[in-house]
Amino acid sequence: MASETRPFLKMNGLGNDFVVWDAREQPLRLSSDVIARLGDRESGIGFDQMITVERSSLGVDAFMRIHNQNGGEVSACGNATRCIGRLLMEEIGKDLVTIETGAGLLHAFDSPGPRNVTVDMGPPRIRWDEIPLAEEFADTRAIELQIGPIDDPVLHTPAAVNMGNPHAIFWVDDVEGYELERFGPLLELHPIFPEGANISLAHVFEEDQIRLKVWERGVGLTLACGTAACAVGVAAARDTKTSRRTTVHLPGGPIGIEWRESDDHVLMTGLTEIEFEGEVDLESLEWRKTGSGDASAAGAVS
Ligand SMILES: N[C@H](CCC[C@H](N)C(=O)O)C(=O)O
Repeated sequence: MASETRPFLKMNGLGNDFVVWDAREQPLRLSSDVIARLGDRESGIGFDQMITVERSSLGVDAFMRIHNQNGGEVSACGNATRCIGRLLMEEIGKDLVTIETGAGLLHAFDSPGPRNVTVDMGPPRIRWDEIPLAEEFADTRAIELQIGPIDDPVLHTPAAVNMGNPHAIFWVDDVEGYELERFGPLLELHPIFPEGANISLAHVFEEDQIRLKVWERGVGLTLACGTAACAVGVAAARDTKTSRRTTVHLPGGPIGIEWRESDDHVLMTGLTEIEFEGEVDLESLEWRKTGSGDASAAGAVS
């Protein structure tokens, strides 16, 4: 059978990187095993998430399907929503587009500065059964966790927020002071989180300035996590650690968060980048670059 070669875009939002397929004309369905092989940074293209842009059944600009590097499908990815929002705004020539996701309809709009995009991520969900948690907690600003081999008390009472996906946030005074790569996987799959959780270490280091490091569900450590930045901005404001407007500093760069008082929506602003264009043989999974991205385009201008 003739093998199928398929074009893709490699993008990132502050280093959180994606392979993006346009499946609006030609549907694409890959097994979780093939997705995981493509996501492998040694033997595949390598990515944190795989994003498939599909026609929206609701008639909005597009549907965005999200798979983590481990092949599991999830409902929300903030950094990817900014990247797809940028692609759609550039393609359609609008400065606001609507993207259907598993977590609902999200609006992406242009922000001052090149490649800077704002997404309205909708309202946070903060009730125990919306996170979800396996048992009832009256106050999700600090839930009690028994986590066996980890003896540091600060790692026992995280805040919990859902931004279309589950987040647990531990307040620390040094995000580099803990081996997140060691206890991230333990907590990601802790029984208190029946759907797993993205695990954050957060440090409010100045007024309305938060440093953040994330172990992502289904991936591991990433350079940035947009929904975690939203979740941390909400959790910090809920706990009166900050106002409703914060800058969240991730290893890959800053994300501006506003948890808007008027409608409870969370606005997230940050950069997007097209790294390169490529194509992959979906039989052999061999791939190659076929075109450049923003950096070389920028070079072309100067
Ligand atoms: N790992 C996340 C999905 C991607 C989130 C992240 N990349 C973002 O920008 O929000 C989860 O399993 O819920």
